[in-house]
Amino acid sequence: MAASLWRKTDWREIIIGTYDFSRNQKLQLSTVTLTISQILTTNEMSSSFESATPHNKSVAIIGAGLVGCLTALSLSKRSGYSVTLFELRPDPRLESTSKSSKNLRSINLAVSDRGLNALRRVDPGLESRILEKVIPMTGRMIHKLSGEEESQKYALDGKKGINSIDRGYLNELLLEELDISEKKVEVKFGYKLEKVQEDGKISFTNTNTKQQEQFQFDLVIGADGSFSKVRSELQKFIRLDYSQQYIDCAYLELSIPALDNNGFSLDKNHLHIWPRDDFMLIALPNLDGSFTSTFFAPWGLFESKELSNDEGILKFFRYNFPDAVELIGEESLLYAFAHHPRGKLLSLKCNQYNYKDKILIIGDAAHSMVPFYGQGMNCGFEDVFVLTELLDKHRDDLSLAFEEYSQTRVHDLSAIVDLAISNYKEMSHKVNSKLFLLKTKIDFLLTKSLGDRWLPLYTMVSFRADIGYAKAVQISKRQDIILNWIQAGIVGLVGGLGLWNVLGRWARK
Ligand SMILES: NC(=O)C1=CN([C@@H]2O[C@H](COP(=O)(O)OP(=O)(O)OC[C@H]3O[C@@H](n4cnc5c(N)ncnc54)[C@H](OP(=O)(O)O)[C@@H]3O)[C@@H](O)[C@H]2O)C=CC1
Ligand SMILES: Nc1ccccc1C(=O)C[C@H](N)C(=O)O
Repeated sequence: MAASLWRKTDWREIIIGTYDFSRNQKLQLSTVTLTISQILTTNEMSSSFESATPHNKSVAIIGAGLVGCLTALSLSKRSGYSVTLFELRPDPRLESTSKSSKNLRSINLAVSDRGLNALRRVDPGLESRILEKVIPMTGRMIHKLSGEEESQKYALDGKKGINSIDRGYLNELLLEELDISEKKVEVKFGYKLEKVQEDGKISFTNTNTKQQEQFQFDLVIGADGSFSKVRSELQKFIRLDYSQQYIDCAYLELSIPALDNNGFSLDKNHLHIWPRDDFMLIALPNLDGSFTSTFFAPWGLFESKELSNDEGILKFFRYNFPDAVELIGEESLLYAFAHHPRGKLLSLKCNQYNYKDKILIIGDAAHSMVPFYGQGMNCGFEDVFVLTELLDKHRDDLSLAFEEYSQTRVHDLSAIVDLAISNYKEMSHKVNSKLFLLKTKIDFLLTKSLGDRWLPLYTMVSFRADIGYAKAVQISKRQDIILNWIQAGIVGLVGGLGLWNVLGRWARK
């Protein structure tokens, strides 16, 4: 145990206590409230205390997307790190940043427990500020071809939900947080990473001046998305295996406008799905009353003759999604087909994420997943959570923390990347099936009677941040064996009773 002194977030208070290294815990003995003159002296003390800590690191984070911003917030709140965030694009909050350099391929995000848990870990206030800007969705609303609607709840209580938010909007909120955070993070927009060297020297093209610029950092964190430059540089230093797969599905962003006075034209507390087996349409609510809608279909359908002209597109949509076409509007549907890009969907796994204590990849740079489980961002935020826990555990020994991160995180990341692919079949096809609904009902019934000893896979993934993705898959595989037996039993019983009935009627004839 070592005697130490540390400062609380409230800058007038100083806490005197000890640090129990074996339990990695601060033990508080007393709190002293300071006068102004004392503050001046302790400020000096505090800075010399910080600089005396062994970890005084300069960190470059590449990519100011969702994960890069949260990593920057998290590290800047630890003592001993000075953080600079580099981003290729211009500042999305500026008027001059045109819509075209923002994103026309944005599928709404669904923030769930893992994401919220990570936000809370960085700052409980941050979690509540973001929760004010989301719309909870408590289930899927299935829109059948007949026009019928069916609500399928995500949780047993019918209340627990995932939270819809626009990606660009959330990104801007996080950038704002960086601006107002106590220990300011320098954010450099318009910097395209070109090269990372083993010793932390990094080179950029400044996209405004077109000049090359070089910087030196102790640590480089790549949060630069699916096509990460940091990842390709990392491959020069370690034997990083990675595999990637483009799935045969493209997407197109559409929109359902708000009614007058920001009213919603569909139930706002559902994730709406028009499942049509090989293709589907979805819609997620926004605060202003609109819905961001996305059409997913195989590339072959997008490129088919059927969808090659306005007449074909209208015919296809009027047949498959008659109610949705009315809400989207035919004109804006045709505009989207003519002007919005088709998004590719990439699934990517790596087998390790760091080079010593020098380079780390995180978020989509380390694991890109297709969007169907709504876990891409949640998982990226969870990366930040896991990293923070390991930095605490190893008292900011970066080598130890990164090594453990690489060794342990890989299992969970591989599990969620696979789960995300399998959820496409569930959303586009299975939700229509009576057998699937029966299985979901049995799943919920078992939870009701067994409590925490039986948890549906969706619950574990979306609502239980304390259960790792790999563990959730492992548990659900075992539960599935039992579920399949019960389901087969029920189907057999219903079939048997039906047959009994038929035979009875035949005998009475
Ligand atoms: N809803 C959607 O459509 C999308 C959602 N997401 C969500 O966001 C989550 C988190 O993503 P995250 O890991 O933050 O990745 P992101 O792709 O969101 O962010 C990475 C950022 O790094 C920038 N970048 C790329 N290359 C360079 C470079 N050489 N130099 C400097 N900057 C660079 C990217 O710019 P640029 O974008 O120009 O490459 C982007 O702004 C995902 O898991 C997913 O859930 C991510 C992408 C799309
Ligand atoms: N945000 C998304 C974006 C695109 C596709 C799906 C989602 C989901 O969130 C799906 C949700 N988890 C579901 O299983 O119903």
